[in-house]
Amino acid sequence: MEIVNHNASFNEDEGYSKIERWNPETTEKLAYHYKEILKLIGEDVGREGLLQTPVRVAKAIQFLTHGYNIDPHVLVRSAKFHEEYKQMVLVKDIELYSMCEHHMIPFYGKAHVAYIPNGYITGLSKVARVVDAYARRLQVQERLTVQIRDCLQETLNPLGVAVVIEAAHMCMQMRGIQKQNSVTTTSAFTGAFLTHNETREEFIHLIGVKLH
Ligand SMILES: Nc1nc2c(ncn2[C@@H]2O[C@H](COP(=O)(O)OP(=O)(O)OP(=O)(O)O)[C@@H](O)[C@H]2O)c(=O)[nH]1
Ligand SMILES: [Zn+2]
Repeated sequence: MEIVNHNASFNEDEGYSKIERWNPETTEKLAYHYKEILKLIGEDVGREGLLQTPVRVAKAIQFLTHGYNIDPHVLVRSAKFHEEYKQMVLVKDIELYSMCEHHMIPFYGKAHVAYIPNGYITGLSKVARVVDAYARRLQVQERLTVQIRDCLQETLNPLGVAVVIEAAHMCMQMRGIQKQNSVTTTSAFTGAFLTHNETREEFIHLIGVKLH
């Protein structure tokens, strides 16, 4: 079959391209293994509907984990601007899709990210791109939360960063304990969000999440 490669060499500066990203060699190797998996679960890999499935899944998994090819620090620094604004900047309800590293099953929800600039701001879309860059990897929600916080703290050196993630884990919904309505909330703070209760309360009030 013909494999069209939209973006064979991943470029960190363009790491946030919307194009579905996969490379031909990896696709071929993954497809081989997915075909074996289909056989192991008892499927007929020769039937019409499944003929292209190993290749499709191989491409899909590369998209779902393309965050490994993005350096979020580079992303933020690519749109870092000097600005004297010193109030909270909040980007809330950033939808996220990730996969738990234990079962490789999706978890999905929302991230709320705030920071208080200290001479520098970043492009608002970069905040959402940082969330995506870390979410599109095998993750646990706790590490995802802390990585987003640390990236913004390290690149912008703001007076504080706050991250809250609310997510539903399909490994708890579809299998295992099968709790369809459970939502997990995680949070991570630095600077003024840790030292000033009022600042943290303002953030929590603005995002409308119950943390306590
Ligand atoms: N802390 C944390 N745990 C997670 C996350 N995603 C999945 N898990 C949990 O990872 C744990 C793995 O536990 P194991 O006992 O090794 O796996 P398991 O036998 O499949 O567990 P069950 O899901 O309880 O059936 C489970 O309790 C999952 O609910 C996450 O983002 N953070
Ligand atoms: Zn899981």
